[in-house]
Amino acid sequence: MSSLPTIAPLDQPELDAALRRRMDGKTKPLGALGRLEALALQIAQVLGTEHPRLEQPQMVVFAGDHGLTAQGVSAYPADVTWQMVMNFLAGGAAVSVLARQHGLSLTVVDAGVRCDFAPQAGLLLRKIAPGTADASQAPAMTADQCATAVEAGRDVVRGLPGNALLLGEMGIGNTSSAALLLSRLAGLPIERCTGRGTGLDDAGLAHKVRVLSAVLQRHAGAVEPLQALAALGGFEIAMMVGAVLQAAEERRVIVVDGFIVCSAVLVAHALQPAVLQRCVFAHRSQEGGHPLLLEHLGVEPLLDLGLRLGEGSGAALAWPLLESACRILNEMASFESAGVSRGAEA
Ligand SMILES: Cc1cc2ncn([C@H]3O[C@H](COP(=O)(O)O)[C@@H](O)[C@H]3O)c2cc1C
Ligand SMILES: O=C(O)c1cccnc1
Repeated sequence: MSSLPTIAPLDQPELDAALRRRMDGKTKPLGALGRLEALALQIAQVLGTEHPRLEQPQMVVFAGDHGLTAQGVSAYPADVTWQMVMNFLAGGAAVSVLARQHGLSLTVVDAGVRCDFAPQAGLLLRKIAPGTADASQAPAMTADQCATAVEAGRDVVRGLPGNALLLGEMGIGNTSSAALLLSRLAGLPIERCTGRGTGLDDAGLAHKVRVLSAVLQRHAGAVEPLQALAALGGFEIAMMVGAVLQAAEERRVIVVDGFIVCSAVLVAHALQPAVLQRCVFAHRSQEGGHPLLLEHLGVEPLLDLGLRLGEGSGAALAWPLLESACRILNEMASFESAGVSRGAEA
């Protein structure tokens, strides 16, 4: 098993200064393109060029089942996980539609779904086990399984073309894992981290909080990021941790979807803080803990559309903003080239 990569902070002051000059020289009042300007600069910094071009964007949806669903933490049955994998592959899910619209190549990864899928185009079979153990009874994954999943996530990214990775997930019960990871790694009370997921009512939410509190107590000693990841689980989350680390090492732009993908970034960030510079946060999900998680990381997402779906849907919706940001930097005229007079502020 190879060790985890070390992600060095991006340190390229000359490029940063050149980019700022280029952006400020465009035919607009200073700063008038708001956060699109920061987005353009971030993409250029990740790709290490004044002329960033996003190439062959890859949407990768990691899917896994959760043993904790036996405790009634989701409003939907666990079978929905494999059924939705089929739906992704058939092109009928929200992320399938949005990926098609935006020209994103879509790959689904079986990280640990309770179903033996036939090999087919668009599906990577990387199952570690048919779902995690019930985390209320045992660690969701053994340390070995967890390390294998992280490595498999790295390997998935190694095999992808392009310079942009959009992450999505599918796994009934995985808002529970995300809430548990947030509570443990950010030190926040589980009540504040827990949301309704697929749509629990008040009684269902109260039950979920009770189950998750007990899980945290059972795994009180799992405080290190990888220990917490193994105990609290999600094969799809563990693979996304590996995917984030690998994409960061390769200097791909990483587009982060909602609460669950963000929980993988939380773990990757705890291991290698500089991954954050490579991450674009697509949207603020309606799911209970997501605003807290974004706040913990100190990041501001691009969109706030009241989504609570996952799959990578928010990442796909944010994608055209990244494309626009690059076009602004590459195609917009400067005051000099267009013969437009500068104002006093410049
Ligand atoms: C039909 C359907 C499609 C979905 N697509 C994503 N999710 C989302 O819901 C799940 C998490 O919520 P919880 O923790 O409450 O189970 C994940 O699979 C997530 O991607 C879906 C859920 C359903 C029901
Ligand atoms: O924000 C998410 O990723 C999310 C929210 C609810 C359900 N599934 C996913």
